[in-house]
Amino acid sequence: MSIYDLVIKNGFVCTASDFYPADIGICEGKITTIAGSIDSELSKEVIDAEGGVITPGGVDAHVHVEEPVKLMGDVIDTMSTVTRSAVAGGTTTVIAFASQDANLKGPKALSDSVGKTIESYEKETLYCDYGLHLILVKLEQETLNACGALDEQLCNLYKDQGVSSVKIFMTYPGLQMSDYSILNTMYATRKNGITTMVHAENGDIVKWMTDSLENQGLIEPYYHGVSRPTIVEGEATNRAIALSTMMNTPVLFVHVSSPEAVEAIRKAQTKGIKVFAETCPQYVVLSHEDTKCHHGDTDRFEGAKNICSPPLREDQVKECLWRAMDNGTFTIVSSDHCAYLYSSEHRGKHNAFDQGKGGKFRYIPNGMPGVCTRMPLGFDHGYLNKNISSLMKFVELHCTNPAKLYGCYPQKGALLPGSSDADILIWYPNKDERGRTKINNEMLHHSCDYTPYEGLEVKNWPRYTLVRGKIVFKEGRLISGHASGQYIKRKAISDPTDKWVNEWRPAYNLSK
Ligand SMILES: NC(=O)NCCC(=O)O
Ligand SMILES: [Zn+2]
Repeated sequence: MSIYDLVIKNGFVCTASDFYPADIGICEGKITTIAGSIDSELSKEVIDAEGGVITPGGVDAHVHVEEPVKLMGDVIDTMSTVTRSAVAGGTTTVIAFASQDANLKGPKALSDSVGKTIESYEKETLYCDYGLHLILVKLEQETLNACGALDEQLCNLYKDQGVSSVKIFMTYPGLQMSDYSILNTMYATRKNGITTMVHAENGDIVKWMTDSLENQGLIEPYYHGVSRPTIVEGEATNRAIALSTMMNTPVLFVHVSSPEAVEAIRKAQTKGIKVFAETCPQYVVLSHEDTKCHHGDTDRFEGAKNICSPPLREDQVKECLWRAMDNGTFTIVSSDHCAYLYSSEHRGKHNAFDQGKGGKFRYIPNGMPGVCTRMPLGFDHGYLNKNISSLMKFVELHCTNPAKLYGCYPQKGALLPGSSDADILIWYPNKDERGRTKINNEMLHHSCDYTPYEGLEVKNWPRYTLVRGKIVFKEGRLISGHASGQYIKRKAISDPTDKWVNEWRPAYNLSK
């Protein structure tokens, strides 16, 4: 008699806290047993892990797909292609973004914005589960009353759609929030226990630097990075920490790449302030040199492929970021997958040439693909190259912490019998030549026409990816018939707070 649908045998189970040899039993999409040995006879199907490591599936908490409100151009991936690419690289949950539809008004405006997005994704073939953050584009009014409206909108958003995080921007024309609006947002998020994700760059400095560089004729992709020195991120991070400290509400800094920002975050965390931080593989694997044109004079725009904000940094910065990953300053590693076509003359990165824009760096859509490469790069450049001190730390940063931070643990990001979905990766055995992989764009299964990591070799790659007990990727091949991704509602990680005077007594706050 079978009591399991699937048993994985002969592997080494690695979670955020443990590493040990064990078999895993799966039934109806859940992990039901982890034991020293499970009898194969008890299962309909058996996978032999051959001594390979078994980890939870990756949770990528920062992914952009085509959105009704465009950030800077047409992001090329749909939820279908982004989840397809995710599982091909070992990620089994993505948290993407739904944009606020600024035309909708009233208490259900945000909930309805997200509801419409989910409805459209339900029609697509999804390879793994997904959640949504909300991008807050514009508060209805820049007045104190605006936070009253936002409070109710967020309350409905969480109740109806299980969205427990919103993202705001301190830069980008049209999205940059004033400090007043940030306070309004944080006042509303704290009341609902919602986490505020902050893109921290000082948009005014960026504008001043961009205007000045343009005046000198310095318009090529490389100067995008010059327009955003690390202090740009440091200043905004310090300011947002001050605002969130005052509001006593959790804040998460997305795609952190600057030593000044790392220092501010570390200092705040040491004081016990609820500050979390994310970095991304591109900031530790690539560098600002990759934004120069690759092929000499034949294509002076090619560096545009690697334009993102914050920008890629100098080599010395990478050391600081690896250390912050390993010492706990960074809570999570996400991809910030945001893919624009390169070779199309009129779309994607070449939008920068539309309507006489002349290819100036200020018009290059920001972002690069990375959802498929995040896990293998973390395993190889992080763990195997000893930049991350243990495999457990790799799991914590790439799987468990993102699930905890965004309220979907232990369903996701863990291997807990009775609680966790059977979202599982089986890696090739250590030093097995079959795992050695030279990255090329075709194997990534996204819609983008390039990868920043073309030709880069990694020493391991997920051999099997399972989503809720079904194999969706095996030894380099997708198994599309098993694609059945679903929307997941998430929980808030902090309690709603609505205290007044005591929270804001400066002497009390400063002495902390
Ligand atoms: N990071 C980036 O350059 N593009 C994606 C949008 C964002 O997260 O800011
Ligand atoms: Zn951002």
